[in-house]
Amino acid sequence: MDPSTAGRQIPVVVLAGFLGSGKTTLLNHLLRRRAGNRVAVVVNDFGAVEIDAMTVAGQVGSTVSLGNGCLCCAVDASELDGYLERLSRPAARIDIIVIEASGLAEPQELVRMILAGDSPRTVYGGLVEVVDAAEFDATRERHPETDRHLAIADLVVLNKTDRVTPAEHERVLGVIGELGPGAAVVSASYGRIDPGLLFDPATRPAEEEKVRQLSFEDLSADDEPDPAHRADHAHHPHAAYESVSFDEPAAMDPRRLMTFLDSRPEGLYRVKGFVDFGAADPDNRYAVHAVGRFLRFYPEPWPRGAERRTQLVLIGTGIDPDALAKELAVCAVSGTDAGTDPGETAMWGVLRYVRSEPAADEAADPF
Ligand SMILES: Nc1nc2c(ncn2[C@@H]2O[C@H](COP(=O)(O)OP(=O)(O)OP(=O)(O)O)[C@@H](O)[C@H]2O)c(=O)[nH]1
Repeated sequence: MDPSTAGRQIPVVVLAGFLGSGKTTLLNHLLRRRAGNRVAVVVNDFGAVEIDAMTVAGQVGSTVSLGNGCLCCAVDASELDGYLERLSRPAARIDIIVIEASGLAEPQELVRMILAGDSPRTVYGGLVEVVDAAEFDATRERHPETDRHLAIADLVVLNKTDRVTPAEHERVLGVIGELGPGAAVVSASYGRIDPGLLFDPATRPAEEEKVRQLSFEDLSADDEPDPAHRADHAHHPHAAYESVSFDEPAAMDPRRLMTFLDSRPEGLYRVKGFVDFGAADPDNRYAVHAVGRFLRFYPEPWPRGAERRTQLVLIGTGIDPDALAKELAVCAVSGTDAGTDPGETAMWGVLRYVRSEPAADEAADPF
């Protein structure tokens, strides 16, 4: 099951956070731990390696610098679309695109551009806001807009926790929880979050990875702090997130599932998988992709011979896995309502989240 390939859309993650909070450090960590995924990184920073986007898209873990200044100011929606379009061409075989927003960029502007973008091959992958735990109060004071950024983030990475006492760590976590009550929050030092929060392990055969060009990832492979520090941290539960796997042979009631999704709990960062709506739409299965408050369904005809069931994975922080599994179980069509006609309006709530334009099959697209 892989909902990022269901609908064949590449998640575009916006990585934001104030100057020096640790965005590049986190990015380098993700590139080292990318589990075989092909990660395209768009940075908008002075001093980054300028590589022609056409070349980049043929590489693995590459960087496109947008050059001078702030991405959201310098690039209008159509230009960003152009970059995403090139990076998401099938020939580039990229699994995830990360846009590292300049420390001064307004992240919601970037998110708006991605959501407004018309590429059928990409999908919004969430706003990750990196926060410096040690500079938290000072940053809020200097940049009051921090509060607004935290309020719209889908995932907050509280970084540099090695620089604060446990009590201070708790206090900052409390403030973040108040400012952005819907977001999942993970604590980290040196940006070491579990990449599983952002993307799934690649299913591509390891063979392909052997033949590739030197990438940004290779260049950045040595910037980890010293091994003693690393070993020390290997025992720390930096990536405290929880996941719930839900596997249900009975069809899901569309109205009940929408009620669950519309009121999904705080801290639930991702939902992915396939849904069987049974008699409400017997022809299609629905790939579902949710990140933060963003939700989308991708109906596609049931593959021949596929077993009809609902399989979902939910990922978040501060969630109650057992309670979520129970709430989902209640969404299944049970003995009493099985066999009753769901009615023609049953799918309306789901269809609100179906993209209208079909994703073109461009597998033969010459790059
Ligand atoms: N002590 C400590 N230092 C960190 C941590 N994460 C990053 N740093 C250091 O903080 C500095 C800034 O980190 P970057 O990753 O460059 O921060 P950035 O957000 O990309 O900065 P800009 O590109 O200026 O926006 C570097 O010297 C990092 O080594 C951490 O968790 N703990």
